[in-house]
Amino acid sequence: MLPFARVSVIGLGLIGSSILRAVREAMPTVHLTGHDGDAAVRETVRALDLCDDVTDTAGTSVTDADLVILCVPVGAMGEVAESIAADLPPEAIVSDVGSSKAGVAAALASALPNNAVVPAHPVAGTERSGPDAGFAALFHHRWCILTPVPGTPEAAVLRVTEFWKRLGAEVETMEPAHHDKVLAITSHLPHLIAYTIVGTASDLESVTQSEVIKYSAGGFRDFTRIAASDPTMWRDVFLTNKDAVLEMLQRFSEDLTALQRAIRWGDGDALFDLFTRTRAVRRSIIEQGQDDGRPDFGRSDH
Ligand SMILES: NC(=O)c1ccc[n+]([C@@H]2O[C@H](COP(=O)([O-])OP(=O)(O)OC[C@H]3O[C@@H](n4cnc5c(N)ncnc54)[C@H](O)[C@@H]3O)[C@@H](O)[C@H]2O)c1
Ligand SMILES: O=C(O)C(=O)C[C@]1(C(=O)O)C=C[C@@H](O)C=C1
Repeated sequence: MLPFARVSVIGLGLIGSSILRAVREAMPTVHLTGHDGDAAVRETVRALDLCDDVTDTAGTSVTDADLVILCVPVGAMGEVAESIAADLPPEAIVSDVGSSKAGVAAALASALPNNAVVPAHPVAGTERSGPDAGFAALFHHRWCILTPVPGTPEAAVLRVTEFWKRLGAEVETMEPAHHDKVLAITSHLPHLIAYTIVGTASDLESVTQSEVIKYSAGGFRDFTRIAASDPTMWRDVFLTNKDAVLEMLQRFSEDLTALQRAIRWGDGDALFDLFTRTRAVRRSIIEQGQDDGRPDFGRSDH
């Protein structure tokens, strides 16, 4: 039996439109409704025929839903939850896809005290945004982390688990604060580093008369892919996961200082040992089948 019959998606960009496409493919009888705050996005989703109904307000999108998924930037989750509260059927389960979880889980629970709330984070994405960027296979063999809060009915967690499994994801459950610590090091800090490197290089560009772009090597090009990620989304992630990101940044700065010292004093053994350890990390990711096989920037058609 299908976990849900009528699904409403609010926020129809990369992730929201990928969910619509994936549901159409995996559960074609599910009735899909969508809403986006941007009229141009609503028009695109209508033209692409990604769902049965695209509504002009968030409230009208949820009136018949048994699952509502909020796919807006994390800073907008609370206000969107408040805007649907009056129209939401009491039996509807509300979920989201936000990249940080503690603040979002608290905001959803407080805005929607009469509904089961099952916050979620599909750990899958790209640097692109908008409904044209979505694709149905985005979640295949990727983790989706659920962060239920105390009081979330187990039956609701099981139904949302089944929903994501049908979209091809592997599902794990975690405390929201623990999720935020783990993702601070595996996702948020790497983005911060990429934004910094590309920002520094672009400041240098005026000094080197465009040589940074002209001679950009593979390593730098890989960073530019990450640094092209959506500014609104990432502003909100850093503002909502402030404590965990600052803690990981402190650790990172200390390790960077140690590396700086090793270079200054010609400590080749320290450099060799670290690079050997990090190569082993990459190899174990590939052995566990977690490498998504994304072609690197230089060889792909980006
Ligand atoms: N991009 C990724 O790699 C990725 C991966 C996993 C999770 N996420 C999370 O998914 C969510 C959406 O990210 P995305 O990459 O799809 O972004 P996106 O920019 O492609 O889409 C977001 C959409 O939300 C709409 N929106 C913004 N505020 C709104 C509001 N108040 N009411 C209605 N619509 C509104 C925008 O118009 C836009 O179409 C974010 O919370 C992000 O943290 C992103
Ligand atoms: O592959 C990418 O482009 C991503 O940045 C995806 C990525 C990640 O860090 O892995 C980014 C944010 C999400 O919340 C989940 C996935």
